[in-house]
Amino acid sequence: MAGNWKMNLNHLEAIAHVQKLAFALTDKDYEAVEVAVLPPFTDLRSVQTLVDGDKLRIKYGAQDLSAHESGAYTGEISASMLAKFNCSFVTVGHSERRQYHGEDEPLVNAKVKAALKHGLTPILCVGEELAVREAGNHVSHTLAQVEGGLKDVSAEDAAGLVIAYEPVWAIGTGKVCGEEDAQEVCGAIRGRLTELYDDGATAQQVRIQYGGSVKAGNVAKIMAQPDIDGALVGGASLDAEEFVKIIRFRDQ
Ligand SMILES: O=C[C@H](O)COP(=O)(O)O
Repeated sequence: MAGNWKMNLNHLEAIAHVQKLAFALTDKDYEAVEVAVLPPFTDLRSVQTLVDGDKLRIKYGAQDLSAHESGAYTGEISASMLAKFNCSFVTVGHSERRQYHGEDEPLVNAKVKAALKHGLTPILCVGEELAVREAGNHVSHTLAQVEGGLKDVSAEDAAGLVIAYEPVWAIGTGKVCGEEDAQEVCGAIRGRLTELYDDGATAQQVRIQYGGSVKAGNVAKIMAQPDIDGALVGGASLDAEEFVKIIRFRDQ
């Protein structure tokens, strides 16, 4: 269960928020579910200090990274910088990056490879806009994004990946994708991974998340789907109590 804070919570608010999560979560929670937060870059040092100092079992990561190693790329943050902060994860190709920052498949692919090179687990985000779904092309559109993002990524590297299926029309809109519709696409992603790596084991190891208006009230049905292994949670992850309920989806 990963909480993508997007551009919310400054570094002081981040500390308070992670403390609330840490206070609520128990060993039983961590044993059942891997929990991660994805704060803005400016919060990472604070989160790292808190996690290290209190030996918390919460993992953390970034929301984006540069495809470049280092150098004259003003405003960019490299994979090695994130690795130095002990980040575990980094989202790549989030629809908001694709939409507002013109990220295309080659760039997303380069970012996936940069993350892998530095030991970060990419959370590769894919998913269709409303018009694509209405035209009935949501599966092929999403699978093309998966293939583009994973171009020339080895089976060994792919096995450790997380892929987040996030239909764009369900993000931040309150319109959750029906669980069967989400399963249709997540199942197709698993199927395409099997074809790409010609090896059922890789496809089974990849963790597939659903994202888009996930809340405590709908997470259990989503998690009951066979090809959905977790959730990438935006707005609801900003409310610590709600995020804890999502993490405890089995109780909902
Ligand atoms: O990365 C998270 C997704 O964009 C979902 O956001 P949301 O839960 O606010 O709809």
